[in-house]
Amino acid sequence: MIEIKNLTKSYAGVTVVDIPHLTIRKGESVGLVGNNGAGKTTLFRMVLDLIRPESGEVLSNGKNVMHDEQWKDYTASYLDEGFLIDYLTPEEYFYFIGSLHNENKVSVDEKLNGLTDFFNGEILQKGKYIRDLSKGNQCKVGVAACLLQNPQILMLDEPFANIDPTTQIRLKNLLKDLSLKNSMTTIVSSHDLNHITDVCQRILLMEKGKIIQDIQTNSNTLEELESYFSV
Ligand SMILES: Nc1ncnc2c1ncn2[C@@H]1O[C@H](COP(=O)(O)OP(=O)(O)OP(=O)(O)O)[C@@H](O)[C@H]1O
Repeated sequence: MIEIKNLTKSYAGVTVVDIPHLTIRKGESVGLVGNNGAGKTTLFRMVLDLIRPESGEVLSNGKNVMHDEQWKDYTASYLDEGFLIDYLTPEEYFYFIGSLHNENKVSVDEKLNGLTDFFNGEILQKGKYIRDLSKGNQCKVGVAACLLQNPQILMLDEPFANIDPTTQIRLKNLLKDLSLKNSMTTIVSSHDLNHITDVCQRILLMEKGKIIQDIQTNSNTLEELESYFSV
């Protein structure tokens, strides 16, 4: 579904992403782990054509994301608050996102009903603008907006970072469900090794821009990652 070939990105002469080849198949749930500055967000940004690589390409369903727009119809992502529209309320934002995907208010409301637990009573009908929500609640809005789009590919950058433990568990269950029932391809980065190994079938370990391990998650993966990061 996603294929990366000879992808490199540098800043001030320093290579921050260098991936000779990577394939992510349809329905895979992939976790991206690595210390600060490993290149996870930069990789996300190149897959989403938000920044351009020095060399190489990202193919989504065989088409280069730089030259073809089709991937935007089936890819949803939330990397940071920059993806939101600050002066809207969450409801206004959800209806706007819905309208971009030909979903009317009734259909958006139905989908939002399914996210009641995830919102934990903090998002809807609060009369607050997105800019006034806490970082964690902004993250919930961003993730929910992704889910409204019924994407085939979902990309989330550190979604567990600012949300409370209850919501972390609910998000994990949501992601597992989507991967199982909808065969959604998910790519999620996280510093939380417990969560990422719980949710993802495959873990890519990044260090200094390179994928140094590509692991099919098994009962030893958490321990292996903990031992890698504990040195
Ligand atoms: N616009 C930029 N200008 C200069 N350097 C940048 C820029 N964007 C990223 N970098 C550098 O690229 C490297 C990779 O950064 P990136 O944000 O991709 O890492 P990350 O793995 O997502 O880190 P974190 O876990 O801290 O979020 C870092 O050294 C960072 O400083």
